[in-house]
Amino acid sequence: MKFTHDVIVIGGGAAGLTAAGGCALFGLKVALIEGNKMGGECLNNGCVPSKALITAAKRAQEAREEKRYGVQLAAPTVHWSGVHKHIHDAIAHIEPHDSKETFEEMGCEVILDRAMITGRQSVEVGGRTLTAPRIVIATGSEPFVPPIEGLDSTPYLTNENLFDLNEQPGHLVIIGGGVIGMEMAQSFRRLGSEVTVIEPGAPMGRDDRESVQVVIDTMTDEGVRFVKGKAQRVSGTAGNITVSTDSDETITGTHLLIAVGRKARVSGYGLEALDMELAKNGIKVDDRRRTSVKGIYAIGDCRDGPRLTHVSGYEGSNVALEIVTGLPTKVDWKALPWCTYTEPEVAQIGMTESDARKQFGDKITVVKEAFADNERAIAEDATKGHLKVVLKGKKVLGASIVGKNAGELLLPFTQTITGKSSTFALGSAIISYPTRSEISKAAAFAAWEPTVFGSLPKKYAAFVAKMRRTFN
Ligand SMILES: Cc1cc2nc3c(=O)[nH]c(=O)nc-3n(C[C@H](O)[C@H](O)[C@H](O)COP(=O)(O)OP(=O)(O)OC[C@H]3O[C@@H](n4cnc5c(N)ncnc54)[C@H](O)[C@@H]3O)c2cc1C
Ligand SMILES: NC(=O)c1ccc[n+]([C@@H]2O[C@H](COP(=O)([O-])OP(=O)(O)OC[C@H]3O[C@@H](n4cnc5c(N)ncnc54)[C@H](O)[C@@H]3O)[C@@H](O)[C@H]2O)c1
Repeated sequence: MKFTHDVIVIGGGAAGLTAAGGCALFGLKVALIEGNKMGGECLNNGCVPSKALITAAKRAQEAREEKRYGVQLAAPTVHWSGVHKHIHDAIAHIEPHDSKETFEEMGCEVILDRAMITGRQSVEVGGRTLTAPRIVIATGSEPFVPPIEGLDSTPYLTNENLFDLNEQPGHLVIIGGGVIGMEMAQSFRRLGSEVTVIEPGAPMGRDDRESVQVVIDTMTDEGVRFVKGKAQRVSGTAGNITVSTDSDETITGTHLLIAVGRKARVSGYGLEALDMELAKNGIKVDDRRRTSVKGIYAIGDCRDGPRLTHVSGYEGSNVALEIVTGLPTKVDWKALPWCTYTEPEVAQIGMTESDARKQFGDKITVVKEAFADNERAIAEDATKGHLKVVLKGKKVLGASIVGKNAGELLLPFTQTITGKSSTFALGSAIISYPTRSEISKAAAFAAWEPTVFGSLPKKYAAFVAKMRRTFN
């Protein structure tokens, strides 16, 4: 069969861009198809706008704090139009990284239209039929909107329209205390909105409980209200919305944000006719990201599994490498990092303490170091939080960090979990003083302390000392 391309990639988000760019840079003939905006969720409705909003909120919070270090700032005045502009300036600034032109320069044929998969090796787009021996599906996900009574007749926001708001909510009610709920709750509160978060379980349920508690306490102190319960019924009109929970609470606010998770995009573009197997929330794939249909891969948010930009990028480059070389590449999640950009941040890599206990019981140990003992943190008066390292013997299974810039401190643990470094190497590394990253050295050293200062080294030191006294 004569193919029009070597690879067809559907979706121009983090996953599709990485896969398409990777294949094109190796000289393959690549068609990259995007039906909406290049850059996908992360650039347009996700990471970039949310982190830009968080930055504006941090500035307001800092100014709101009373005199610190003998320096008094003027109380903040928030202009929503300026916050909105900062969010959209950040998107515009990053847009060229993901643009049609950039990917054409890399060698992709970029087609801005909706794709329809019409066969194992064929895709219809813009009136053309493209064919290739490999197809990569990277169609992403969309906000899951739960079947809450009254929601279809009540105005609500999701991450798809939140960043386009022309006015600042007076009282933002958020259904869902997951990652989006928590990041947005703190930000809007800091910008001056009243905020209520409705969550039936533990906020940020995938993270270490002890670490998340530090954030919940901070947000509660800042005035975010947490309501335990499941949203059951909503009603109202723009500016006056009421939510009732199964815990008999009724909350009335001006705006409603739905943040209860994601739904993989798996319908309306031909998967049904291909009889492609689906999992609970997304396309079913194996470790190599192969779907049940020969020659077709699925990567990023559209398949069942973790949904993060760096995960999409990782899968995109793995699949590109597999297509380019013809050799298998498998995903490996044992050193998967993630971070929630609240203040303080909560960063996790590998196993949490509770995951590790479930798997290894009392064979694990946990070393905990507090930022209260870190001299940079003390000098900066930013001592909130801690680092927990979960170990089996001297091997790191995971690390949880809560504190200022926690996400920046994960890298050494990537190296130790993957075996490229060790707790011994980390514990004996030279680290600039004073830095917050000294905390990872302190934890690694603490793991070795009982061995280093144990009875055998002491006996050896005594022997050396005795020899010196005898023969000097
Ligand atoms: C508010 C929010 C904040 C987030 N913050 C972070 C963060 O800080 N860090 C982090 O790691 N992750 C974050 N995420 C998650 C991250 O945004 C996603 O995991 C990531 O963007 C997924 O990338 P993707 O390429 O798999 O999918 P997407 O980015 O969704 O891309 C899929 C693309 O496919 C296109 N498409 C779909 N169907 C078709 C079709 N038939 N034809 C043509 N094109 C099609 C879509 O238009 C879309 O552009 C956040 C998410 C949200 C919602
Ligand atoms: N910093 C980051 O990396 C970052 C930031 C934002 C989003 N994301 C990604 O975006 C995705 C979606 O985030 P999310 O916050 O929407 O989902 P989530 O899965 O993190 O949290 C959803 C929460 O909603 C709650 N919930 C479900 N039904 C409810 C109901 N009826 N009433 C009240 N609460 C209810 C759940 O208990 C859960 O805690 C995640 O996959 C995440 O990986 C990542």
